[in-house]
Amino acid sequence: MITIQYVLAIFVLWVITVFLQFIFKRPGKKHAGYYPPPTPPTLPLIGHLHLLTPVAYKGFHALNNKYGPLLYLRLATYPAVLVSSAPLATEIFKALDVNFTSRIKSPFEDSLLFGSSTSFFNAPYGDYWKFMKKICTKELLGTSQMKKLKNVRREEVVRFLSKMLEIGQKNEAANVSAEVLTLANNSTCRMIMSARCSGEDNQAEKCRGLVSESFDLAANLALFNVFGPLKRIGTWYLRKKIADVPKRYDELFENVLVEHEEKAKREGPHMENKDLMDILLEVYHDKNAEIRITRKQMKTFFLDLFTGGTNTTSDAILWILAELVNHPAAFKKLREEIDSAVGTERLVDEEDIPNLPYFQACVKEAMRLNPPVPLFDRICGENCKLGGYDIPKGITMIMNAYSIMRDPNIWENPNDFIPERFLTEQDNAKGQNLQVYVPFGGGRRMCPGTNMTSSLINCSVTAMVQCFDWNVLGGDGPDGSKVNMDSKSGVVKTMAKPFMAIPALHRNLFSA
Ligand code: HEM
Repeated sequence: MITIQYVLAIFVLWVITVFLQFIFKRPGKKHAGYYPPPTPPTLPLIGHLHLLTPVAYKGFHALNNKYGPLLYLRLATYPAVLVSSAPLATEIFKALDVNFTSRIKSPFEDSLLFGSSTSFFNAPYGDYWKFMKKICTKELLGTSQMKKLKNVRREEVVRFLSKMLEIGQKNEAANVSAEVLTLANNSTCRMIMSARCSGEDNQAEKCRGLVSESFDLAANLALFNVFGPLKRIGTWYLRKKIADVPKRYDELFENVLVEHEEKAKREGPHMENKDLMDILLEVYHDKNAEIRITRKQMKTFFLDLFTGGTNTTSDAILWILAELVNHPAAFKKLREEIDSAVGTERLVDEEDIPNLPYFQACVKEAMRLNPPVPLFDRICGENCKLGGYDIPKGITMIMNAYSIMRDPNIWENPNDFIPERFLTEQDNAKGQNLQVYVPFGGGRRMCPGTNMTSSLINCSVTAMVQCFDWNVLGGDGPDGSKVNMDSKSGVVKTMAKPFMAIPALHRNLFSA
């Protein structure tokens, strides 16, 4: 008993000491004429934490509306710069990109599977990142590889449509959110490693569960990180998960890698229907590769692809469909465009997309209003000036894509769904040569998954519009027929409530 009290007393003393050190720490000397960005009023210890809201990007958006587009914030012990306007985003992605090429360090220690030395997402700007980015854009996620995987996507979309038909015929409500997530998960798993949520082993479902656990673990560790000294307590508190999740992930992926290696041996160098894992394994075994990647790096890279690609794509599809359902005139116009360009006998093919400008405009507009990743981060690599203010080396920069794409100086009626704005050439931003459309980020660290996402969005959303009317249940509006557009709390833009609807068959273009 005495020992416990003693340990507790030592612990409390330690916490107090660290906080006192923090309060009385003198800020580093800045040179004369140092001109930092404006900052909202702070509170002792917590800094600006009290200004954050559960839906993080909305809280930041409100701060920017009140105090300006470039702000210095202190989130407890964590200093950051918040960027929220299109001209500032343009300055960063064009003139200053070289200064903002790395992200914040992974909250996982290097010794863990997801540590910052093995992750591609968090990799510092250097040889490994450059090598993998080249492989991503040229081979793994490039247009030609995505074209080869077209049938995989089509099969998964048809599976989704058939399920909707079955539910609709019973006049039951489909949980569209859950079904779209399964569609995105199955398609991603099949494209990456030829696995789907079926069969005895159900690797895709295991993978989805592990990815989501890893994501939660990373988010919890990141939260403890903000409180500086509390990071160690967080690591201790989460120690079981920290040991367990990476181990299970490692085992699952080792099995899948071994299966792929055995298949490569059996089928030889002319193997057909390669998935992304087959391609990366060739790089891994290539003795002459520019960089020899490790097995650990390869596994973490797949985790990056799953975390980066599954929920984001399913959120994007859901927000696009929701905007269309909530704007029946746009839905009707889109269906008419498809009928006239493609006919009424077959599903839209991915090759038809260039002939569907209104569809492309609807997708862009829905993603502008509902970016699935509204916030992303970079680290400032060198002291520099942004918007005329001094930005110190090492500070975290948070970009709010949600605010940037609702900048009222760029977009007329920024909060309204108006796909037509993307059909006109009088886009004021184009005249100013501004980078204003950033759902996938920008500059060197821009998302490499745009081809993969767009190809699934294209074949799924067009099919949903061609084949069904979506009768929303329990939604907003006097008769509950509008999809509720609220977002869950957190840092990503996910629907707060599941999108429930009875799918009423309009035209069956998918079953014989
Ligand atoms: C709607 C779908 C998606 C959205 C909205 C999205 C959004 C983003 C954003 C905002 C970033 C940060 C960019 C920056 O810092 O400038 C990012 C990075 C990344 N995304 Fe995506 N993404 C999507 C789909 C995907 C897919 C399908 C994959 C791969 C399968 C993927 C893999 C990645 C990776 C690996 C990075 C890190 C890139 C780097 O640091 O160089 N994403 N994504």
